[in-house]
Amino acid sequence: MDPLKVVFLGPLASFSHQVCVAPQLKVTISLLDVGFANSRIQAAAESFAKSSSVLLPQASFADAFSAIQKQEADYAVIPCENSTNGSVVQTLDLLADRNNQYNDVKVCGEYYLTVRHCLLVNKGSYPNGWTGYDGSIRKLYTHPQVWGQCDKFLSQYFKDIERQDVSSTSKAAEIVAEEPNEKTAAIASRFAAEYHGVNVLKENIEDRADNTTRFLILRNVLVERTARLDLDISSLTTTQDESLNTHKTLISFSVNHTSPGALADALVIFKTHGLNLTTINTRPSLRRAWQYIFFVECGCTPSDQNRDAVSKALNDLRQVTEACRDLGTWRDRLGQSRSRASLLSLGQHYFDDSRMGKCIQPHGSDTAT
Ligand SMILES: O=C(O)C(=O)C[C@]1(C(=O)O)C=C[C@@H](O)C=C1
Repeated sequence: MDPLKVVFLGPLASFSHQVCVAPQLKVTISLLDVGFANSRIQAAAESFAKSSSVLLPQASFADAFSAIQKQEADYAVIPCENSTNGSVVQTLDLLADRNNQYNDVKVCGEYYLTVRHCLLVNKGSYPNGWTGYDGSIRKLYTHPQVWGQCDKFLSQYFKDIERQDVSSTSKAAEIVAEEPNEKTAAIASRFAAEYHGVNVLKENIEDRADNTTRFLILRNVLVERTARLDLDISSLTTTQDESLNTHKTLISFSVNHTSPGALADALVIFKTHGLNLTTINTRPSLRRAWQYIFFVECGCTPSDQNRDAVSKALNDLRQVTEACRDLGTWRDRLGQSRSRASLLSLGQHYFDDSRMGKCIQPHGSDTAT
């Protein structure tokens, strides 16, 4: 089999890259035979970081979506929500797919990563560390999602300092590394500091110790081989009895805003089919002001009834909505029975260079370990 190709927001050492090389994120090649649906033969279980996967950093989430749609990659790892700062709106906008560019892209898995942020500066610029910091940093770089995750620290120490959004935390560290004579700093991970050769001036600057980002794993539904691969994110939470593993389904829809009760009519359908709603999000429809696309995540217990319930709900939704779309079903990794301790161990990572995975940089130079 050709190596699996996995796309994510680069450059290397972004949080998205850390998810790709998480040892807990395993792909099981299941020799699933339609006639033997209950007797799965698990041929191999490997993390994306193993040499059988090729990691392809992308400049944007849109590039990752497009690589999946064009079948240039098997999986995309995309952040969708942070426990401190809420939804990643760029991801919701891509899932909204207002111009029908990503018709075949669906969610097939999720992963929760504990996110620890550091303030990064050029090597040698503050030899006495944070205790000797003289207040001279004039500009900060990071991904727009991060400001709200470090709000308390930033309000206390960097209140009136210029903030510049960049495409990822790793990009922020790269920029600082390229500006040795500027009084600038990046907010990114310790892993990004090591990779880009900059120093950690202050670590754990996130507001909350439980700061966690949920990532979605995407695939193209027309690609047969990804249908045969099972994303096994942690044996901690998976039972052999499929009906006990809860599943989530993501559905987007829009309703006629001038019709009273249109949203209520849509939502009651989930209740009718025993589908519990776990989140609701909205984004502007961009067709008319103050009209929205709704995103609903739902699931039912026991989960072997999920598929049937979802397909009935979708049929009914088509009757009462202007448009609706099934954006995929995957195994719930947060599950109600999950203890916080196991969630933390699921998302905690310690990186060294041997864990970078086999990566192909956009300009062609490979880093393989
Ligand atoms: O910038 C990165 O390193 C990313 O992978 C993106 C991203 C995000 O968009 O939420 C991922 C996790 C953290 O919440 C911060 C940034």
